[in-house]
Amino acid sequence: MSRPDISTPSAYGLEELNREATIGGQGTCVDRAIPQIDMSDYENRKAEITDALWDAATQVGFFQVLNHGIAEADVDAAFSAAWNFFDLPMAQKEHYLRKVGSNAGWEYRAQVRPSTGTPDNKESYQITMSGMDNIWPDEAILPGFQERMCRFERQNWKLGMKILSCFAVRLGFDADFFTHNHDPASAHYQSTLRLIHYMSMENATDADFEFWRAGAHSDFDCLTLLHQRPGQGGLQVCPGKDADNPAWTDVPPVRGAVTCNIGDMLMRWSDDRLKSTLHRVRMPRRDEYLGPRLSLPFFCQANRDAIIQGPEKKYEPITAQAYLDERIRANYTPRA
Ligand SMILES: O=C(O)CCC(=O)C(=O)O
Ligand SMILES: [Fe+2]
Repeated sequence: MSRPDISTPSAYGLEELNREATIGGQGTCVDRAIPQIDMSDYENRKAEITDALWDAATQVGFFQVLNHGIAEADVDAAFSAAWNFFDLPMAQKEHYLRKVGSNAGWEYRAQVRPSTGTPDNKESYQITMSGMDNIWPDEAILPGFQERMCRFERQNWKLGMKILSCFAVRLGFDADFFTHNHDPASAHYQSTLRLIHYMSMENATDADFEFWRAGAHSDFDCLTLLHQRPGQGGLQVCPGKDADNPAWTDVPPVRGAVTCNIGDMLMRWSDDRLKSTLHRVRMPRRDEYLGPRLSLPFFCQANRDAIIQGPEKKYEPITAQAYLDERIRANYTPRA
């Protein structure tokens, strides 16, 4: 893999991308506590949950939720269906290729992060309900896959909307403000469930270990819900408030926990009160588990026609479509 010149970070139109272009190095590592928030009895405990979420999101920008309502059996089933997909022959997966400019379909080592200028060592399949024509594997190829993924997508959406409702109230919006702006019944719906397979490093060369499974970035969305497998670590985060001088913290997968982070869309929408989190997936060390790593993030991305502007109007209004298009372009067009 060659490294394109990434010495011109100011080339991007969005401030978020210019920041991202400067954080591709190894940096330093530091232990930090990861806030854990109990979501049980949500309706009755909403005020208490809101306080905990607000503290975590304004001070750190990432946290784990427990008792979140998605059954472990459904998480396990989604991981095993994801593996069945990645196990298909390459020629079969090519039928489901991501179309240019779209956030749906399969890509293989195609995502080049502005921070690193090199492709992430992964393949992924993105499920964005409004863009799935002709890119679902059919029943004969992967029985039950579509149904399983639609169910998991909706479970994640529900959890995402519960968390976003807490933020909405604190920001001074109606409780269902973000639910309306992520309405799955709309043709403009663009939230995305992503299945990711980071390749096994068992037979890799020393040079391969110099790259990233996922280069440092912040997410494009409002909120990300990330499912990980115990034993398949590598995620590292840097709290939003420390982004100018990144020091990275390992987030080991915890069974039953969903790791959440604030994305740049919500940072804008909150006039920067809620902090988006830089994160990355490092290569395993030689003495760690070297096999394949799967993860399942769900990205709460506001509907294309949503207008993103905070109560204090700190940023010019921008539609969620224009915002996402710019981020997708920056991630899939390698710079010369
Ligand atoms: O795989 C992971 O643990 C993180 C993935 C991620 O950050 C992303 O796809 O945006
Ligand atoms: Fe991410």
